[in-house]
Amino acid sequence: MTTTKVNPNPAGTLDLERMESLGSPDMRKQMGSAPATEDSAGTKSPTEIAISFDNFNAYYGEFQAIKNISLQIPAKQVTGFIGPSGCGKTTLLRWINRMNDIVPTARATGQLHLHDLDVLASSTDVVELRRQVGIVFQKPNPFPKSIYDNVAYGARLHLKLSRSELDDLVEWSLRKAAVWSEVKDRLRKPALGLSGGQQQRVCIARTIATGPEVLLMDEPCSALDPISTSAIEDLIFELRQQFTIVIVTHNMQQASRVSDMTAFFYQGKVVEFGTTDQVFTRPAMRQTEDYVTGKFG
Ligand SMILES: Nc1ncnc2c1ncn2[C@@H]1O[C@H](COP(=O)(O)OP(=O)(O)OP(=O)(O)O)[C@@H](O)[C@H]1O
Repeated sequence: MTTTKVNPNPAGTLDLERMESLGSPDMRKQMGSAPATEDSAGTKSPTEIAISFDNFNAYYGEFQAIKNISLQIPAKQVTGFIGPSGCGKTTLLRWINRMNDIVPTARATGQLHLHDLDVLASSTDVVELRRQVGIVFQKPNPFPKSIYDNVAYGARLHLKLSRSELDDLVEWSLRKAAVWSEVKDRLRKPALGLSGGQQQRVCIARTIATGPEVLLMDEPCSALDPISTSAIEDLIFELRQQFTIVIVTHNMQQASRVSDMTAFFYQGKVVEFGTTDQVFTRPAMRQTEDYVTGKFG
């Protein structure tokens, strides 16, 4: 595939070369320090923070689902949210791109930033926020359209692309989502005719086609068989070079396989947050140890 310049974004230019080195163009400012990363020479450098919660609370009506969480999520890494059912993982995830706006009783207090963008501010452009922060759900949810039209959907809405630019973007996205070779000869066929695992990768392609910086994944493999799950896990591993990924999972093996950082939640609080290696092999808190070793949950 040739990487063609495209001029997709009314707010500016966006091209596949830049998407290749992405995040997104606008909202990049360091918010603070996070766990240092080490290069091959062993030199430590501070990690850029992409998403920052400070004294963050979330409610459904009177019920408080998230209790005073402060959490800094590093850029270009995979952060796993783990914890027993109902502890608030999905609620926190869905505040990152304000998906909870569609729940009439949902409200949040405290601070939530994507780089220097105040996510909760009423002035925040939610459509643009959701372009920057894409979400992949538990069950694959392709539109009842062709594979091509699924992936082109967001670009057609937001971007002014020529036909060949759109073709390039669709191919680029499907390649990134590791499903191109399986669908390239049936792009005009319905996405709903694909297997569940292929549908989920097409949904990931649809999400990355609009050039997000962050990918939120809410149990993206829970409806998939082991082979499809393995394909998605491999994909997450690849995508982390380019995207900040936050994944909710109930599968401890999956969390330990795909996540660089892990946050363990319990009853609306973050009990422990650290590198996945530390959380799984040397947890600081007894509750974490009990959960990751399967004693409860
Ligand atoms: N739309 C809603 N209205 C009212 N309460 C809600 C709503 N969504 C979630 N809750 C409640 O908020 C709490 C946190 O739910 P949430 O879905 O965030 O937990 P979770 O850790 O993701 O759970 P699971 O692992 O089962 O998906 C739960 O007590 C849940 O019942």
